[in-house]
Amino acid sequence: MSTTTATTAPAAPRAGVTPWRTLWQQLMRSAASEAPALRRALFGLMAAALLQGLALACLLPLFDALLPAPHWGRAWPWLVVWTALALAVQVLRWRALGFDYHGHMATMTHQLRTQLGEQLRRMPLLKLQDKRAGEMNAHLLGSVDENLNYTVTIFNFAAQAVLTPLAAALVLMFWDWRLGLAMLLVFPALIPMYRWRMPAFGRGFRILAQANARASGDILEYSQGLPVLRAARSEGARAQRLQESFAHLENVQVIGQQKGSKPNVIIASVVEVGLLLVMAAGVAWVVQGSLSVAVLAAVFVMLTRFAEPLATFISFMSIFQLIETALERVAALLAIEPLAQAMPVQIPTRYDIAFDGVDFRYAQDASPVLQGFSAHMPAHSLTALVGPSGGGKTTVTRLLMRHADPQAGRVTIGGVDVRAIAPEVLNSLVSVVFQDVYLFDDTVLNNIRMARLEASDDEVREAARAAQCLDFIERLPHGWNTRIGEIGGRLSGGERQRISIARALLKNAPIVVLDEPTAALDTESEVAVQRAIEALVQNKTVIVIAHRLSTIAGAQQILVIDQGRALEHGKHAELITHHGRYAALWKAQQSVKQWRVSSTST
Ligand SMILES: Nc1ncnc2c1ncn2[C@@H]1O[C@H](COP(=O)(O)OP(=O)(O)OP(=O)(O)O)[C@@H](O)[C@H]1O
Repeated sequence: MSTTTATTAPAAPRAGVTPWRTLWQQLMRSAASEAPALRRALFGLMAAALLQGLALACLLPLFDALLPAPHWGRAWPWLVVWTALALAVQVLRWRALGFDYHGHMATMTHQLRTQLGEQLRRMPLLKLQDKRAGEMNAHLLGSVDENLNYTVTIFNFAAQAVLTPLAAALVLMFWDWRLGLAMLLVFPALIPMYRWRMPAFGRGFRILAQANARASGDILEYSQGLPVLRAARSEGARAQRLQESFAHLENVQVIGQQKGSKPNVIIASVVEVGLLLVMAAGVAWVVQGSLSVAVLAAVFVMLTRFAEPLATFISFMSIFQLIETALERVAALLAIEPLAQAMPVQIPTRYDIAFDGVDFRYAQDASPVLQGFSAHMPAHSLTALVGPSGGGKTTVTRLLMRHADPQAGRVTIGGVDVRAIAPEVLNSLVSVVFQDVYLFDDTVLNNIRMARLEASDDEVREAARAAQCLDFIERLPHGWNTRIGEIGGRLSGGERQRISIARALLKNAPIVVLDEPTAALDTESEVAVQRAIEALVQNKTVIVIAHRLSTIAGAQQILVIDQGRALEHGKHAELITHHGRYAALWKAQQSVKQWRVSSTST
């Protein structure tokens, strides 16, 4: 089987600016059931920021009442209004930030993780196989936990940096339109400047996110593949690749920081200079006599008060971008549609399989893998798929299991198009035994039981016995309750294979796909696995992918697949006398002495 090792090239970073509306929608979609609470929290923070601006604007009448001669009667009502507004600000902010400390954020990220996990279950397997495990991990945990968690905090900074001065400046317009207008020009200038820098920021962050995901994938692949690398004595070379991946990450970070901090300093300086100009103009107008000292003093205090949130916001602007990138990645993952369910939903009652004029290509612009492929695999019989590597054998089984849909033609089980079979029913109809067996870090018992969760212990044991697993399971330190993680790589290839067959036996699906399960085993293991397979395939519709023709010489039907077409089909003896492709393959294998004398009838 050609396992899918292709790592998709990272999507080209998008240069455009994501509109606020889209971001808001993405955020609300990510928040799912917490969306109303999040909306309330964010609106609460906006209202708090605006009220804070109004509270600061109270300084204008207050200073007016105190300067040049203090007038208590005019001052105290504004003191009261200021206090009331300040209290309202605190209440609103506490309530809004409660989104975090009341656990809504934790619920939101938990739900999002669950939703993404569910999406992994629903998305076409082919799309999932295109992503490396480490990259997926970086997407899931990185995007959700490391980035989205700070949404409310960062939003709070942003609201205080932009909305508070905006509200104060609007009030100031009534006192002195020149100063008010100048302030209105300086603070909201932050937004266009930020949006202007966004494409570069965004590019940097997307490249950084991709570099992180790539490094994450490389680390996982390196650690998991270490035994193979050591055996091939190429761990050094691979480590070199890992180093290159780290170096790339460092490079991207350095460039990102340069590209990110420089504009940050520029934006901060522009705003600071703008504020100084406002102050200078105010002083000039006071000297000229067109502005009162009281208004200027109030504006001075206000500007000083605005400076801190502004600085905080500018230094956190990059986190804002991280959140945007995370939202985009989550949205992209959630946007992958599951394969459409054809109606009406049907359940097959027979288990013969037919491929009818199937055309398939993995991507729109890729060359076709199957072209007009037609074949019939009778029920309760064994069909072997043989042919040169890359001919399309694995693809045929993938289409049967509906990892993807063909572009033309149809695949049927018992005459029912697989597109009309509900996914969980289709899963229950087909068992697969791969060459590489995946065992989970759970007990041996549970690793077998996962094929049918409701199976009793006795049923699991019976499946294990039929799959020739009893001898080695009973030798394990805690027998059936030994955790796979505990024994690490102590199970041999044949033993792992037999666990996988025990799973398939327990599942007892009417169709069994065997993808070269014995190809990598030594003769002794192969005999045991072969016996287990014999128990598994009784009365089933079986498809075997085989390279060593001697292992399938006894098949009821042999299908030769080359360049996406079924070239020949028949029994071994018929195909040999036919002197076609199969006969040539057989001869070639014999001549290089790669055949096994003891051909077993699977
Ligand atoms: N996920 C994938 N994305 C793109 N192309 C793929 C993918 N999987 C397989 N292919 C391509 O499709 C063609 C058929 O592959 P397939 O794995 O079906 O052949 P095969 O006959 O099973 O080969 P082998 O005997 O080596 O396992 C090959 O050219 C392969 O490169």
